[in-house]
Amino acid sequence: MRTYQTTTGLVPIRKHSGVRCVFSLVQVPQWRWLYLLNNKYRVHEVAKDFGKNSKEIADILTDYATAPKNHMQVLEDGELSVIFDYLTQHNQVESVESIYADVYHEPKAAAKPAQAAPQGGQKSAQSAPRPQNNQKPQNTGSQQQARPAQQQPAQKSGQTQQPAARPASRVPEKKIVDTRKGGDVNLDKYDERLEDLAAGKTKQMQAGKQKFQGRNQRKGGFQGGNKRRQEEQEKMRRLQLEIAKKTPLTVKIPDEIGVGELASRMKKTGAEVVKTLMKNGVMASLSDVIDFDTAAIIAEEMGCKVEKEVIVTIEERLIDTAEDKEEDLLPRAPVVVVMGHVDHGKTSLLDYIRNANVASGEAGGITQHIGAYQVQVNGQTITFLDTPGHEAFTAMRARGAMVTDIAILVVAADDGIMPQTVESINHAKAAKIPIIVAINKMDKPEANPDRIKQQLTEYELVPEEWGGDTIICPISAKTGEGIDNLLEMVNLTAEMQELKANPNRSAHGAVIEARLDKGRGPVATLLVQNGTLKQGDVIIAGTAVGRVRAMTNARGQKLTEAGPSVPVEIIGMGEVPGAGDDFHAVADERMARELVEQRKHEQKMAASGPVGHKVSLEDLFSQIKQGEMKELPIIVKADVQGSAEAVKASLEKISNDEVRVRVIHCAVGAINESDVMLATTSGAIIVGFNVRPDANAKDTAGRNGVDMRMYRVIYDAIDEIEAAMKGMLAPKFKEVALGQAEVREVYKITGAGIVAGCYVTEGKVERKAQIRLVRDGIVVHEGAIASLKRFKDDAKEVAQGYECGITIEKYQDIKQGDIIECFLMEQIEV
Ligand SMILES: Nc1nc2c(ncn2[C@@H]2O[C@H](COP(=O)(O)OP(=O)(O)OP(=O)(O)O)[C@@H](O)[C@H]2O)c(=O)[nH]1
Repeated sequence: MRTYQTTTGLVPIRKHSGVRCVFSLVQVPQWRWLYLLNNKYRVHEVAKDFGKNSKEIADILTDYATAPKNHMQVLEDGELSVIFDYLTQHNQVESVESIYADVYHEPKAAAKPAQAAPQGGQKSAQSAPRPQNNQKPQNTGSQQQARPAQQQPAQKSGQTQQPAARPASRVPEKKIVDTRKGGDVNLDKYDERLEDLAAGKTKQMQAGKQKFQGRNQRKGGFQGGNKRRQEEQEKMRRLQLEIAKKTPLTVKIPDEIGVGELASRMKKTGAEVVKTLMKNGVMASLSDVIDFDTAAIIAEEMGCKVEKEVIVTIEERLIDTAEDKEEDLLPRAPVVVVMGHVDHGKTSLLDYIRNANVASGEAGGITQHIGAYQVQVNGQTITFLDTPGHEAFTAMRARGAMVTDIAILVVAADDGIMPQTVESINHAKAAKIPIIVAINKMDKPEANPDRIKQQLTEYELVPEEWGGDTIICPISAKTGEGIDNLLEMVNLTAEMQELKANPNRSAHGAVIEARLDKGRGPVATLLVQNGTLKQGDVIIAGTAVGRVRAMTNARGQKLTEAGPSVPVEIIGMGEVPGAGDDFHAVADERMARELVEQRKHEQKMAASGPVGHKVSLEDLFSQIKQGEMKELPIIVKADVQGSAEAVKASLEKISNDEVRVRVIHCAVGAINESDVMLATTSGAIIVGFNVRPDANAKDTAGRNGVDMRMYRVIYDAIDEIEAAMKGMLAPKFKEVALGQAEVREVYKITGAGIVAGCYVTEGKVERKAQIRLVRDGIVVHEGAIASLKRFKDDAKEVAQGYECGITIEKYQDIKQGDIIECFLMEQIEV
């Protein structure tokens, strides 16, 4: 970089059209400076600025460049440089310092008039410095002589040193700007430009500074603050500890809690809790589970405040079980089931009602079986379950679904009360639903309704005309006679029941039927019991979840909504739900899937775990004591009607003040699955007198934990149940089944008597075991084996899949097809 020494010393170098021009800004007025910037510096202006006349400048140019045409000619950069160089060379100064002193003194003196006459003082401002400027090139020596006297005070005060350093720093730039002597240019604008140039860097610097300061401050602040904060925290901690010591700890206790868990919740050691438990007479170890009441006593004794922990399950969060307000309830159609003995006309009745009540023009009257349908009778709707029989009804009940409001008991007028009629009566009674009796086949000449009415009284169904409250309707499912009256009676009974539901809530109901359709996937018939099911609803049914993609009724009509008591067939479930499963429309599909997973897990656990029992003679007494049992339901099955009645009467007599024995079903024959189902839904015990359960009944009873007791002597049955009710039951022996064999041939051998040629169908037969001879589900003999042979050799035991010869001690009446059950009586440790 080149520097020029001017009359005013070294001045900043400005790049000007590629030529580095150096001149004194002090001597060149501001507006000239701008001229320069704008490239319009004329000869006469230069002359004026340097105190020369135009001729002198023109001469310089003529000598060193090209002769100017006139004084108005605009000078080029090169020409200006020549002029400046020339003038600089011919106006040399001896001491730069003296010039600095002059320069930095002058503005102060000059600034005052400039400030005093900010606007109109342009001329005076310009004229003020001019004499000085004019003097400089002309008489440098005299100026130099005169100056020291002026500059001395400034030098003494040391100010002279300052300007010398200034050119190297950025500060003079600002200073230069400040020394302008006014002018008619827009100075503010110019200031702005200069400041913009500097602003970026200045800002950076300032920001850096601030950051640095900030950091320092923070650092300092942190150090001081940290210590203080730590102290405060420590104080707070101590304070909290003291408060915690004084205020009792609140422990949340659920219905049941492990001793160890309780200890940790109370922030005590396990030993302390066990000790307190012992003091209160409870011997429990850390791994034992105690109930809420015990835990609460212990917790309070150990100085804790107890709160009951309410665990909200997914089910509770997902499923709205809120009770409906009375004002939200609207009447709903009754749901009717048709029951009765085989061939008494249940299906014929259902078909007749369905076909007779199809409104004209409705899809050609073609109905499809979806498990339930609705009919209109005198403007009232009735919903019929399309699967007749008490089996399906009880199976649904066993799964927890109680969907029916009324039972129609069909009894054929030409046949009378039959075993399944009795079962139906008892199943309906157990479900506590009103029974309407339909005496069918009245068109038949041999129809005898009075005989049936008579028989019904034996089952506590006394006809209205005889002073009872049972509605009896003679009908013919063939001719349709009396069916209108029957339906009217259904409506009447429904009216009495005041059946109501709230259609304005999410749907809840039961799965009536479900199957897998090849084309449509899982198809389910749902009966809405409360709320309204809408197309698109997310539903959860048992372990199945899905969205209702489409809904149709029994007439194949598409529906978008189904209110209370409306049966609909839906598609859209992820898997096939079980008949009898509850279904709920829910808002959160993700949570519904979570619940399904949980239910599946629970099912698995239940399947692998021990079978939970409903009611058994063993725990009968404890249940009575806990007040859980006010009534002991019993199902009696016997070999003959006489025995059944006798057992029933004897058992009902043993009721005491605390518990009443009620025989809910009493019939003849082997114990079947239907009996076990009824026992399951009613929490009943099955008493078999000289009868045995069939294979299905055994399985179902095992699965559902139904207690079945078999007796051969009535008094044994009475004694045992009486003892159980008094808590005196102490069974010393328990029957352990070994296996059973089927009698395939019977041989009469001289000397040995009757030999049963058997095939072992289950388990094994042991020589020392006891046996029970069962014929058509009835026990015909109980005793011991006299001999057991494999071919001609005696055998200790014969396993399943082998043949053997069995003789029974002191018993000869063995018949082909009999079953020999083999068992041992094991003593129970009391
Ligand atoms: N004469 C006459 N016959 C009838 C009447 N009702 C039903 N039947 C006949 O009785 C037989 C049995 O009728 P269903 O309707 O199948 O009886 P169900 O009770 O449904 O029989 P299951 O389905 O086997 O339990 C059929 O042959 C019917 O035609 C009736 O009112 N009069």
